[in-house]
Amino acid sequence: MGIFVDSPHGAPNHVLINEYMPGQGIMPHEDGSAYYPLVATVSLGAPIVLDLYTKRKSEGQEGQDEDGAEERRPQFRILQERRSLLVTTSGLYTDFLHGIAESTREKGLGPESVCNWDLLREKDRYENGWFDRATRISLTYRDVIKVAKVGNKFKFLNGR
Ligand SMILES: O=C(O)CCC(=O)C(=O)O
Ligand SMILES: [Fe+2]
Repeated sequence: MGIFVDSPHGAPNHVLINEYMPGQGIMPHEDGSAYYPLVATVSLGAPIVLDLYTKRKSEGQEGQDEDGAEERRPQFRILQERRSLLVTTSGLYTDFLHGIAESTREKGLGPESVCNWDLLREKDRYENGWFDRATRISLTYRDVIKVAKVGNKFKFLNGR
């Protein structure tokens, strides 16, 4: 697809595999400056909703939120279907936090609340406004900007 052509290595050099059982999620966070600001996420197995929150002024580089970002209402909700690809870049990467709620059921789904509603392939599965979570696996492809040289790694190991 060539989406990484402008990234430092011209391709992803890192893939993270996460598994979410029903009830599991990930706290709102940002992925930070160690990566080129482009993430390609493949979802497998089951759909899940990704919540996007605007960053507060108090939220620094780390994206840690002392007063509980998970309590806030998300600015955008993206329904990630199984076998879908989500590309996150630019302002959405740098100015928003993303997270997945620790719930067993996704609720309140519809064209008003889900920003990619018109792009869904299995819309009939969500038309009633909810679905129960099932095990979902995600593959997140990124370009790590600074990759340690092997020589430096050996130096570090010898120094211990
Ligand atoms: O599984 C996902 O879709 C998101 C994972 C994530 O945000 C991360 O690993 O930084
Ligand atoms: Fe993330």
